[in-house]
Amino acid sequence: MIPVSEALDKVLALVAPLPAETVPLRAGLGRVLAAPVHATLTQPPFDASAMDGYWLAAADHRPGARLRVEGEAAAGRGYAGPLAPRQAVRIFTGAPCPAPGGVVVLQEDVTREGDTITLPEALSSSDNIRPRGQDFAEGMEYFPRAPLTARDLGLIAAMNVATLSVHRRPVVALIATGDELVMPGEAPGPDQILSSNSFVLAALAEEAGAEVRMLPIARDTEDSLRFAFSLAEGADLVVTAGGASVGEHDLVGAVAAELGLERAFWKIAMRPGKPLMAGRVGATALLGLPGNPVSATVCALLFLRPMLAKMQGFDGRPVPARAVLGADVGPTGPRTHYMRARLVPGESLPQILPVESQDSARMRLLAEADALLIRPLGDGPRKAGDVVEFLPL
Ligand SMILES: Nc1nc2c(c(=O)[nH]1)N[C@H]1C(S)=C(S)[C@@H](COP(=O)(O)OP(=O)(O)OC[C@H]3O[C@@H](n4cnc5c(N)ncnc54)[C@H](O)[C@@H]3O)O[C@H]1N2
Ligand code: MOO
Repeated sequence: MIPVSEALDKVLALVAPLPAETVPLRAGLGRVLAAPVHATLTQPPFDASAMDGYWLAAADHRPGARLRVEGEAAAGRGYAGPLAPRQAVRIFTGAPCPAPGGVVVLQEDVTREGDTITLPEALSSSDNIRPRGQDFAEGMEYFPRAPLTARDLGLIAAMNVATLSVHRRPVVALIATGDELVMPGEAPGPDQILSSNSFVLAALAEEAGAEVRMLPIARDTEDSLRFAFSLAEGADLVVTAGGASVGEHDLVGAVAAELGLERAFWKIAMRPGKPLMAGRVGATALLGLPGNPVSATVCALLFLRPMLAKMQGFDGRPVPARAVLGADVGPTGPRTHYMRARLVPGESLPQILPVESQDSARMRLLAEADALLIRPLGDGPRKAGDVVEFLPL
């Protein structure tokens, strides 16, 4: 059994960032840039009014001044006519200012009679103008090392960049194994259960940017597993679930070995998830998850997600947060224990409470949890009030 941190280093060493492809901006959500984008214009491209009102030269900005309204500047249609002293321009939010060195006075602060406006006695100190280049200048580089968010896409659009160079999505072939498994919607026999792993793992991988090939359930025979592996051909990463342990029906390791598996490790000092296996078959990485649904899910969060992140060019290693224990907990054994837990708001840190049972088959408790409380291996008992680390779910 190797420690979790060493296992993480080893699974990350099995994968590398995937090559770049070009996608339209509209397809960029959640993708990861493979190269920086550069602004092709300055934003705003001109001094722009930030308010609806009247533009006037700074020299005319005097309490009670009376000015003649000479023309109009709207967003998308500036005022290009001549301007003399004591002349103002009706201006709207987003419109280019008619000349440098002016001020915009809010329409609600002036009195207008015909084409004449009178400024208030108390003038605002703000010029209500967004200067050219206030947000960014032409050539500005932007290169977030994380999946693009809606806000990123808004900024990149404002930079007038219409296509993106992003890392190709990892293709994940997902193989659930077990004679006992049927798919949701089928009628399970008396000895059968549903393949929940297929769904939680596919969803987790897709959330993390992968394209998932959900392969047919492999039965507990070498032939069935060989067939499933043959369907995984061409994937960047094969993820199996189940059949990883030591029973006679746990065949994943044997069949993968026959296909040329270079094993990086098997079994880690982690609870749940002890029988995790990882390696490489040719150019394809293999992650062999335990069958217990909670174990498979926790291993996917801790190992599959960071692997998919690295394949897309960013660091997705889980970052623990801190909380205060809401109840006493006992000592841990020889494995780091990721306890399903609930968070409740606390004073400075949230309070964390392990759920009633840590059985690795109880999906309901995992679904209802909102954190994994990290109990380091060999840790002694802890008291309510101790500060501990957790991974948010
Ligand atoms: N003698 C030992 N027995 C076990 C050990 C051990 O060290 N010595 N380890 C235990 C631990 S810890 C785990 S975790 C499990 C892992 O077993 P496998 O990876 O071989 O998984 P299976 O035996 O195939 O299944 C375990 C459990 O999970 C259910 N399962 C499997 N696949 C799915 C799926 N797709 N969806 C929902 N549920 C699934 C399966 O029916 C079993 O109940 O081994 C322990 N045993
Ligand atoms: O490691 Mo198993 O995952 O304890 O149930």
